[in-house]
Formats: sequence, C-alpha cells, structure tokens
Amino acid sequence: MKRAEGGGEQKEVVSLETLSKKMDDFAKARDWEKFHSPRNLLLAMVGEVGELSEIFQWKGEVARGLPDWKEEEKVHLGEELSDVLLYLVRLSDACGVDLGKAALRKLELNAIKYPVKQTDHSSSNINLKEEN
Ligand SMILES: Nc1ccn([C@H]2C[C@H](O)[C@@H](COP(=O)(O)OP(=O)(O)OP(=O)(O)O)O2)c(=O)n1
Repeated sequence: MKRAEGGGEQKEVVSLETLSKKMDDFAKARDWEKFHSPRNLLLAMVGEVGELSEIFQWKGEVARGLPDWKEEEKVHLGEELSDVLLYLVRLSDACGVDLGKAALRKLELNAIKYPVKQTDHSSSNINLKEEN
C-alpha cells in the first residue's frame, strides 16, 4: 500500500483499487458473488445511506469537523460512511464502471459547468444567481 508524506507524518493512501480488490476477496471467500448483483448492491448501498442519515437525524445542523461529537459517535460515523463507500465501489465494479476515472471526468465536467469567475461564493445556491 502506498504511503504519502504529510507534515512529517506518514499517511496511508487507500486507493479505490485496493477497496475493490478487498471487497472482491471478501465476496469470493464467502461465495457471496451471486448476491452481489448490481440491483442488490444498489439497494444495500441505499440502506447504508439510511443508516448514515440516522446518525444525523434530529441533531439539527452540526459544525464542520463535528467538534461536539463523542469519539464513539465519530467511529460509528466512519463505519457507516465506509459501508456506503464499499458498496459504491462494489456496485461500480458490478456495472463495469471505472469509478476513479468516471469521478475525475465528472470533476472536469463540473468545472466547465461552474466556472470559477461566475461562481458567487456569498450565495449558498448558485442557481438563484442565474434566475435573478
Ligand atoms: N451480502 C453482504 C453483506 C455485507 N457485506 C459487507 C459490506 C458492508 O461494508 C457490510 C454491511 O454489513 P451489514 O449488512 O451487517 O450492515 P452493518 O455493518 O451496517 O450492520 P447493521 O445493519 O447491523 O448495523 O458488510 C457485503 O459485502 N455483502
């Protein structure tokens, strides 16, 4: 696994390929590939998005970085975020989509659609600007 320098500290870099391979190994070892169809994976991912949403439910708006959250709440959050990511990676594989490549292309498309000079950073909804 690759490691990157980060302010003197070594930080582990986890690639989508690594997650994809580990999910593949996990499914093969259990003979669960038959369950990992695109539709099943999509539904499983949406279920995990629901579990992720539950963590934020009724809390009101929370500050970036979650400074007021207990450590155990952050650990739980990491688990649910991971479930969503793992199913998304697996779903992309099951659909024959190179997720990393597709995401980089989408970022480029986003930058063309929303050029820096036309973006009003004082507005939370850039579409409002276009309508006014
Ligand atoms: N058929 C399955 C079942 C599980 N997993 C993997 C992917 C997810 O990362 C995690 C999901 O496991 P659970 O369905 O047990 O969900 P939770 O971990 O969220 O448990 P719970 O729903 O009890 O909170 O396990 C998988 O790849 N294929």
